Amino acid sequence: MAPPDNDVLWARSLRHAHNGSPALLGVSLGVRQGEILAVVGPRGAGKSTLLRCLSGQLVPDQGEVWFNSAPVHTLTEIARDELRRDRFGWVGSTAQLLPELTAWENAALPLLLTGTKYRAARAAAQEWLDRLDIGAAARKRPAELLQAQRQRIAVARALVTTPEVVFADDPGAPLHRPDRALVMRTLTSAARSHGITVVFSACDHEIAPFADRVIPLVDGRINASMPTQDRDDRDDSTTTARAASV
Ligand SMILES: Nc1ncnc2c1ncn2[C@@H]1O[C@H](COP(=O)(O)OP(=O)(O)OP(=O)(O)O)[C@@H](O)[C@H]1O
Repeated sequence: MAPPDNDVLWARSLRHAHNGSPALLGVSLGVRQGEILAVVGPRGAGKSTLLRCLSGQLVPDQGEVWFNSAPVHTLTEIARDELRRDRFGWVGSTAQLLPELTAWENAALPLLLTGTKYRAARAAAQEWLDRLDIGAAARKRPAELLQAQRQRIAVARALVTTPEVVFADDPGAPLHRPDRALVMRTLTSAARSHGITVVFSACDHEIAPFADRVIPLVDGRINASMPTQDRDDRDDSTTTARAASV
């Protein structure tokens, strides 16, 4: 079955277990072009597994993942690697920067690795670092930076190719509350201004204001007792029908 035309990303009945331990128990969802979607749930709810399935890092045991008209779940490993390299960006819960490189070199890495000329890669990285208010740190190495600064460099690295979708797996997890808000604000506003779709996960609902829609995930299922919320109807808690556990 092909995905609906207006969804850039679409998943149906995803099931996955790690070494026999179930992590996803039938998750279906759609993500619209340019939407910022939050998947929120407690530790172990299956958020990372879901984002890894959606981004093609992991092939689900059952179910389908579509990116536009591409059936991600049936692509070869090489095709999935290309998809992730060329069309997606990824931010993890830790920055995972290369310690020997400067901030701008880390941010430029996806461009440098795919043959962009040094000067152009440097200019693009500096632009994103500036947009994320971290431009002044461009020549510093990770060890000289605070954790929240390092995480914003990881965000710049995810955005530097201007991907179609950025996946951010609990990007504020190791940070204090104000830094978490700063990272989320810079990520979502930069993505919004460039029409980049974002799917991010988090453990707490405090991040809801940064998302257009919030999907609650518990024990590998979308929690039907907690309505998914659209930004427009969050005040009256109207349930949307765009996500369901099946
Ligand atoms: N590589 C793995 N090997 C074995 N079990 C795993 C693996 N990855 C995840 N799990 C298990 O699968 C379940 C879902 O994990 P997952 O990391 O997807 O949840 P999560 O909501 O992202 O949790 P957290 O917020 O702690 O990262 C958990 O029970 C977890 O222990």
